[in-house]
Amino acid sequence: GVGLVTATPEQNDVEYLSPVDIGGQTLNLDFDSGSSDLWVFSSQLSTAATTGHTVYDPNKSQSFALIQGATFSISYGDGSGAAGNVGTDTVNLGGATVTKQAVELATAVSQSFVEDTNNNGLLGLAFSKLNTVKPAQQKTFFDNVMPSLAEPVFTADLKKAAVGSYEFGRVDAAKFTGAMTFVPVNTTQGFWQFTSEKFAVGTGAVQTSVAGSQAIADTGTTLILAEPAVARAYYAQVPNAVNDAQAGGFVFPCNSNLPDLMLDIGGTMAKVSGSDINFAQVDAQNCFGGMQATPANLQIYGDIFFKSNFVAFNGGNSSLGFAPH
Ligand SMILES: NCc1ccc(-c2ccco2)nc1
Repeated sequence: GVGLVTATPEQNDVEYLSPVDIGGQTLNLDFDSGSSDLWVFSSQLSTAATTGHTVYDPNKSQSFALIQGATFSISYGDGSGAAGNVGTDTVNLGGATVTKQAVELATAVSQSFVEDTNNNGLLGLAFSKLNTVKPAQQKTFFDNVMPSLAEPVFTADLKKAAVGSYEFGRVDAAKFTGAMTFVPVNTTQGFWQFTSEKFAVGTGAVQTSVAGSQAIADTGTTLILAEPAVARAYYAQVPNAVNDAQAGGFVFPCNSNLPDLMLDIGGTMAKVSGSDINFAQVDAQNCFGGMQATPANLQIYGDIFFKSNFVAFNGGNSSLGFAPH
């Protein structure tokens, strides 16, 4: 259908990359529902920064137009970031097209982006109020394309070590099982944010971590970053799990039989498969948990959550739908 693109995982499902056509040039971008800038590796970057990357060259696009004096500068929770100037061009993903989409051209990127040669930029899908372009803030691709879509939605169908998809304009019932639950989203901070205060470990009792605790649905974050109470209670049920400062969080024997994790999304429990919480090997015996404690007071439900849950982002009524897949 119109607006359907693949989402291909990198090694260890660290991030997912999707092909986007910008002024006739195709770049693989990381669709990020936790931010609101569409920025790309550009021909203005140093050779050192672009080696191994596909770059967007505005001079090779007939439909590019510079926005005089506009700049962007963004930094992410993992300490990475990018900055540069801004223009508009035709952006087409899987047939869903915006003719004058703000495209932010990096003139500087952090080392972690330089080293991630599969990643040629980010396509932000949070709310436009988080966009960093100055002096005039710009709209996200989703905000711009929404009026032309059959339904004002996009969906994320991310899989463990397999190619999934993002789709704009419809919720494909063939992509999930059972009923889809929709919950209202609090857009105040510009995220796809909802209340998530309850959890359960395996078939254990549902308990409250922190009354009123909030979470965001973030396809641009690899792991689930949950309340410390959730992480402590979960790993207490995993023999020989330890919180290892050197590894950067909870680790456990790779052959552990991990319990499922239940998290509430606006009051309805969603399941995260225990097998998805075995994220990556860190040494001969131990593996790193796909759910870790967040240092902040906002939980981040990243790709590990999406591997068990098909998610629909409804920009028409600011709601989030989720269902097992
Ligand atoms: N949560 C936004 C985000 C996404 C990707 C990245 C990243 C860093 C290096 C490669 O990718 N950083 C932050």
